[in-house]
Amino acid sequence: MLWPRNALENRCGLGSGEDYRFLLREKNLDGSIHYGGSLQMWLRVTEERRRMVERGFLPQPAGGEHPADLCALPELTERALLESLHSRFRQEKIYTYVGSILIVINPFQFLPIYNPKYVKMYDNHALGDLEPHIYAVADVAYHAMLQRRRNQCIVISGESGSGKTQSTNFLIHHLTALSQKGFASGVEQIILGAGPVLESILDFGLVF
Ligand SMILES: Nc1ncnc2c1ncn2[C@@H]1O[C@H](COP(=O)(O)OP(=O)(O)OP(=O)(O)O)[C@@H](O)[C@H]1O
Repeated sequence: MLWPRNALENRCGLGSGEDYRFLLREKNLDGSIHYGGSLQMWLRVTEERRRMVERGFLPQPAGGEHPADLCALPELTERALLESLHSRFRQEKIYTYVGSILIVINPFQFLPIYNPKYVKMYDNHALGDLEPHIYAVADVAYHAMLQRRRNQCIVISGESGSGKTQSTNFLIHHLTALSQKGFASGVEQIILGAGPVLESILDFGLVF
């Protein structure tokens, strides 16, 4: 049995999850086709998934693209999640949503995505309208606070060196930019200045 030439040539261009398969079929006397047990199951699942995508219950799998929200992955396995995060990271997309949760992968390098253009771009948009960004999270919290007149809380968690302090600074930067709308009042510097003091108090508290 040989792979068709064009299948071999196009193979490396395929996205993750896509591949060519051989289907071994057996024709019954009445002309119907018989598939083997596990193959039959695979075909049923594939067909079911295709119908779900057609009806809009499952997202359209984009060829080789990794969704901005991991909930949109057609297959939720650890491997698929990590592959998605890895591919996005390779495209310098350090932010990815899982619903309303934002995953950040520390790039350990400067990325030009925190300038005033981005502050303006993320102003007053629902989460998921634009590429995932820490500004989007700050923006949603800020507008929810204004609309619902309730305090909002953003939890930042990660291991040491993962970028919690940096993310907090970006959040504060966006929140102060939104609240001042261009009027520099020094509030951002005051809050940022309090950060190291709060962190050392926390460290002190943890030691004792
Ligand atoms: N979004 C980012 N862009 C570029 N560099 C980043 C980003 N986030 C973190 N870094 C880099 O990673 C370093 C460590 O990040 P940070 O100090 O925020 O980690 P941390 O989680 O607060 O660590 P710790 O818990 O030990 O205080 C930063 O000094 C910075 O160089």
